[in-house]
Amino acid sequence: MAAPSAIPRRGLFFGGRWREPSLGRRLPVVNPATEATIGDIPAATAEDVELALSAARDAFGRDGGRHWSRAPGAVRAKYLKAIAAKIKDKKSYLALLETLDSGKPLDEAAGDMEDVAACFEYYADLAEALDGKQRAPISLPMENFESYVLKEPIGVVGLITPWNYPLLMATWKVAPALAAGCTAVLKPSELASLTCLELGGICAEIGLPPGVLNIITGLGTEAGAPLASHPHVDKIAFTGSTETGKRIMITASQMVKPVSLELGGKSPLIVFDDVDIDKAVEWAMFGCLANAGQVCSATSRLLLHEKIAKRFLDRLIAWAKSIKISDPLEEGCRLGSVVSEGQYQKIMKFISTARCEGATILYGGARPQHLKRGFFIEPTIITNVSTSMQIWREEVFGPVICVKEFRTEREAVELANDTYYGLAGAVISNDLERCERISKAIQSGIVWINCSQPCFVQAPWGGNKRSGFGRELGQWGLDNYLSVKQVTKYCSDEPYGWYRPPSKL
Ligand SMILES: NC(=O)c1ccc[n+]([C@@H]2O[C@H](COP(=O)([O-])OP(=O)(O)OC[C@H]3O[C@@H](n4cnc5c(N)ncnc54)[C@H](O)[C@@H]3O)[C@@H](O)[C@H]2O)c1
Ligand SMILES: C[N+](C)(C)CC=O
Repeated sequence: MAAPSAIPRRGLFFGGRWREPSLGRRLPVVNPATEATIGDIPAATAEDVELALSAARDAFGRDGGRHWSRAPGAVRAKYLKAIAAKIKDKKSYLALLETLDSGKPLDEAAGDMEDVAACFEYYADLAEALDGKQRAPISLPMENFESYVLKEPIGVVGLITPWNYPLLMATWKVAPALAAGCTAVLKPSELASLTCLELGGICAEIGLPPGVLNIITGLGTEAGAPLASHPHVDKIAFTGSTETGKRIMITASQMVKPVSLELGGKSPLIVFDDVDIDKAVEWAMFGCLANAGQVCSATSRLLLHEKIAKRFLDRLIAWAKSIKISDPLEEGCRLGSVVSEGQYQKIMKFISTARCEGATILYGGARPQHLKRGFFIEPTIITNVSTSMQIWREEVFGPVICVKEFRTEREAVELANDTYYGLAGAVISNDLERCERISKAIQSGIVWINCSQPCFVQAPWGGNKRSGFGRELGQWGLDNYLSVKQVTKYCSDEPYGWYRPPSKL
């Protein structure tokens, strides 16, 4: 599909319609691979948040909730399936927009759109299954009482999402929230909102009841903050940086509002000396170069057994040299641009600080010479790293791998856990018992054995430590948006008998 000369001009989406932002302001959309401005998106402010939330509240309670929040899960499932079908129909177009907006290779964007459709389908099934799980009986030790559990939608939810997988990260929240019967206001990242706005168009096309999903684009401080602090939001689900996550948690605590936080990471990949080196190198590359390393779970700390370190790094460089770095729309591109000039500068600063602190830039570290425009960065491999260096401690969110060697399994685990983050970790070894031991020892929410990064909608996703808390995907993702209510009934004909009845005289 050829790139469109201009992207669609969209408004904010709430109450089932497109609306101009209250202050009439818009933000430019820059294609990071060409640096050209290709359009703009609306910049919502507190006034728009108010209107979007009011639409969401109306939709939640409309007709006593009969059309959405209290409708059978099977009704909501029909809408989710219809959204999935539209995403599939529009897959090529949506992938193209995602690439123009974010700089990710078109093949990756197409894969993301497949995952988006699969996620809506998956939660459609869970919405249907929810009906059968209502009124689950609780076994009690007293026979004159009966108890059961209702699972009810939490209410109106605020969903705030990042730019690295724009539509996919939004879907991980929108699909389960709607499946549960919540209504939602989605605030995608100002750096990549195009496909999320298209989701608004899809909701209108399939006839989703107005106000069930509302989408406001704009800056974090102007649109995200008023959403997070609004008393009419019953829960905030946030994916983004640890710094913003902390702010959201502080705001939410003022109203004892539940939050789930999917934050940053600095994940380790441990490679032992018993492996097929080329196979392991490919996982190391995928682990930190897919999406130009702008992946929360990127295995950006590579721990190599000393016996294979030299051979491994030689092969890693050979593989890195062979990656096609190009305009992300070109066929076969495997490394596109990073998302913005700001992100480009930030990554370059990490690399120069690593150099100043005494690390060695073994490979890469600069703009690829054949690309004069666009925010492209070579795959970068950094060695001679100490555990006090910034490059070891902080999330870079770019195509930058830092490497350390280890001698023993114990040392590998200590290095792996030497981080405030706890999102993911990976181990590659032919000794599966060792892999199992290491899976238990790594302090993170996700561990990969003999691979890095595969992600399935059926399996829980989320971190520990400063990578956040709560789990998305699978049944856990649905539970994020359900409130559990106990209903207990006294079912004896006899009086309870705790107090002595007063005299009837
Ligand atoms: N754990 C995960 O599953 C996961 C997945 C993807 C990305 N991430 C993390 O996301 C980060 C990159 O994304 P980013 O740069 O968009 O993060 P970010 O924190 O800058 O922004 C995330 C979202 O929060 C909004 N925001 C910013 N300030 C806000 C405020 N004060 N109040 C409310 N909302 C505000 C932004 O507009 C955006 O929509 C990385 O740290 C990455 O690891 C985590
Ligand atoms: C969850 N994942 C890996 C798709 C994107 C994280 O940034």
